[in-house]
Amino acid sequence: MKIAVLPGDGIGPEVTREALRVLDALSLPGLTLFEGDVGGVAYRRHGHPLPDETLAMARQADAVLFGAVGDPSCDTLEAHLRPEQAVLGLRKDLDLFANLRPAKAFEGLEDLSALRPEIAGAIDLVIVRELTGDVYFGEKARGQTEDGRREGWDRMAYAEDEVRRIAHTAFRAAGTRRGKVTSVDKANVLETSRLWREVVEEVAAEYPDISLEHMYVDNAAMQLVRDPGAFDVVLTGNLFGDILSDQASMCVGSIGLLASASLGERQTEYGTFGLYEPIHGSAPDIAGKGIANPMATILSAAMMLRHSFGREDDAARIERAVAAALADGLRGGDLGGSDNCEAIGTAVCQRL
Ligand SMILES: NC(=O)c1ccc[n+]([C@@H]2O[C@H](COP(=O)([O-])OP(=O)(O)OC[C@H]3O[C@@H](n4cnc5c(N)ncnc54)[C@H](O)[C@@H]3O)[C@@H](O)[C@H]2O)c1
Ligand SMILES: CC(C)[C@H](C(=O)O)[C@@H](O)C(=O)O
Ligand SMILES: [Mg+2]
Repeated sequence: MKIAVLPGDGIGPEVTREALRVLDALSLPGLTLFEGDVGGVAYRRHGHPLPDETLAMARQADAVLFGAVGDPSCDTLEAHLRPEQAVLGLRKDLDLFANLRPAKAFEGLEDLSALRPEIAGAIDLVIVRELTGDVYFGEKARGQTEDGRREGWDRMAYAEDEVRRIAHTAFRAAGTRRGKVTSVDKANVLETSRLWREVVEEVAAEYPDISLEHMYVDNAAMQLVRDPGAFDVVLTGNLFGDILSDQASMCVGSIGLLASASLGERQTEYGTFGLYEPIHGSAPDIAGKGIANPMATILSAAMMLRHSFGREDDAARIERAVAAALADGLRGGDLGGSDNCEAIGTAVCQRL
């Protein structure tokens, strides 16, 4: 079982280190780790945010554990050299079109949600976000209007097969959960969304036991804070899924808690190849202080064991240990506490 570990920038290396300590504490047989550079750190060392050797390492691995990329000192670089290109490039190159972002209430944490406790306590949803299309990967450019004003554009598009495969992911996920898919789009304005809706309807016909509702993204943003417990599987495109998942994290309690799995169709001898990362970024404002919450990355490692290595029991062990640490009052700065990154990692290891 080969894992490519790509810690990246800012708090990426800090949170990844704790996830690796947790994996180490499980003493899994046959685990081999390779470490590679991505992001701003890779740009400085190799002149590119996603060096060829890192990409080759990811391709040869059975799973990728990713920290975060992003560095304010790189914000003025040409677009293709920005650290963020590393994660976008990996997702595209490895065809990881299905991004699962579960958001579930933790017992004892309801008071720390941005929502009222009785509303927050009911959260149990998963955002199924399309990850390799949409406005993220459409043609983009800068230019000038005829009368000399600067202009920038990004083409938003989905082809039917891209919508179909992510819709299947969502309906299959709903089949293992509460049987409800909410497809989120902006079909009242966008042609891309009108095609999205059409194709989702076609796929839905193959899943008669799953209920489907469509919701405009602005309404979904509102419903997500009004009554998040009403959502089961949220199926949406790349851009809307990015935004709604950060929002969902604060409904649970903090962005430092939400994990993600990015999956494609490739099977290895152990499971589905995937990339696992917290939904948060490199958090430059707290980087280097050792105070980041590593739970999102630890929970991403649990998702890796589940999806890429078929080790459901070990995945559940990690998830229970994180929940137990929170129930016992462990709190990073993101949750108003003062437990540091390493202390949280240790607390999780002790509860495995
Ligand atoms: N997948 C990724 O690698 C990824 C994801 C999001 C943002 N980014 C990049 O990260 C950089 C910073 O972006 P941003 O500030 O908009 O988002 P961010 O998620 O990095 O941080 C947002 C806020 O949340 C806090 N935060 C985030 N994770 C935390 C954690 N684990 N523990 C405690 N607090 C945490 C940060 O301190 C900050 O105040 C940018 O360069 C952005 O492009 C990368
Ligand atoms: C860093 C950025 C490209 C990325 C995204 O927008 O997908 C991030 O925000 C995320 O949520 O993983
Ligand atoms: Mg994001």
